[in-house]
Amino acid sequence: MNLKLSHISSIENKTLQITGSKSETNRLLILQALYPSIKIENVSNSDDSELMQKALLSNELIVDIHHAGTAMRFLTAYFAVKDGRETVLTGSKRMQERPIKILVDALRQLGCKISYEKQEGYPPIRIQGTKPIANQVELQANVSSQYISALMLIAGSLPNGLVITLKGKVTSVPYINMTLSLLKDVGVKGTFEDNVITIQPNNTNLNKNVVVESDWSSASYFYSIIALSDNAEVTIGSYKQESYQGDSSLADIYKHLGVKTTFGQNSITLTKSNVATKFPEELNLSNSPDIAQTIVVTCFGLGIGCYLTGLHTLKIKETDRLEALKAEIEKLGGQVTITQDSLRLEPMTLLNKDISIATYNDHRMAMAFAPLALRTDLFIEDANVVSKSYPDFWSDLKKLGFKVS
Ligand SMILES: O=C(O)C1=C[C@@H](OP(=O)(O)O)[C@@H](O)[C@H](O)C1
Ligand SMILES: C=C(OP(=O)(O)O)C(=O)O
Repeated sequence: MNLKLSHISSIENKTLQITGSKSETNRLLILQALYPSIKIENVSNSDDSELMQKALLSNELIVDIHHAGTAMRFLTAYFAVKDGRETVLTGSKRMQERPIKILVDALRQLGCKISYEKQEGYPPIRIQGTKPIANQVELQANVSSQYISALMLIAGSLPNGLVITLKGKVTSVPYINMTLSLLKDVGVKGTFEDNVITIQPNNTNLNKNVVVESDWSSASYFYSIIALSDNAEVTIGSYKQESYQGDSSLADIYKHLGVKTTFGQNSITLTKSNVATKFPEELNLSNSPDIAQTIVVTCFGLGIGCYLTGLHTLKIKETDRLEALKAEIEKLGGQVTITQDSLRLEPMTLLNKDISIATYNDHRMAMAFAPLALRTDLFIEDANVVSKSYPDFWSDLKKLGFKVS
């Protein structure tokens, strides 16, 4: 489905409800499978969370998690310790290019039995569920935090818990802290100090009710819309100031792009403010990689330059997001330079009209470019990709007065 996008009316006093965080949901679904009395509210309606639920209920040999990175990584650890179950875990063509060796090697250190079906180091993998024999593991922490969260999530259910030693510079740290916080919320104790994570065993039936906060990465597109509007206000639920999600740094980052965030009881109100302060000369996003695309496109729409660093994980996400950003912004008339872990956007005020944005099977390419419709009419190719994290995205844009056809 290709969409034509334009904007027709002003955005004043609008309200939206965004679905639960897919990161929090996918962690809690694993924990609920291990401790069945856990109850979850405000579950994400993303494809990635639906695929996770389906996979956890499946008795089939082959489990296909399509594009869902967290499902791939978390289920690898989950099935590896499910004694007696054999699983072939696979995913989309792109998932088969996203590395999993660091996690497989770590699980092998614990005595887990995993082999590769096609290419060494990549899905699909064949897992013979077993009882792990060790309770200590070491792994490289600079490629994806999801490998670490995967180990943490199963750790409490192991007879002796788990000590995880992280090597190298740790990336996407807030996601590790999110896992630790959710473990604590359901009753599994743990610490993360000096690159060592210790998770205590807990084999009692944990009976907790956890409410998922709405998804901050999804909220990023509304930050961009407000920044690119002349005068606008939108209230979005359900959010809190003390978030587990690193992407809540949006509230600070977008102050520099003219967006004021007001925290309500259970919501955020985003208002256009005309007191934008100077955008930082360098912004390191290694703690919140998923909002990089949104920020680059907002800066481009505002005609300001930016230099984003800490982007090394973007190359192994749904697509190579650095190459994809460069290609699409250059079609619109911008100028972008990328390295392995950074992106520089030159300031530029003119936007080419009626450009068709390719989305590369990446939900965030579609959603990050959509706000530019406030500046110029544009087309979004394969617009259904948004369902990976935010199936209601296009209907929510319509509520804000966008014309989506
Ligand atoms: O643990 C998680 O829920 C996630 C961790 C991040 O991945 P990396 O740790 O691979 O950067 C993030 O990009 C992804 O969307 C979700
Ligand atoms: C990178 C993402 O997801 P995952 O790694 O879970 O596929 C994302 O949602 O931006």
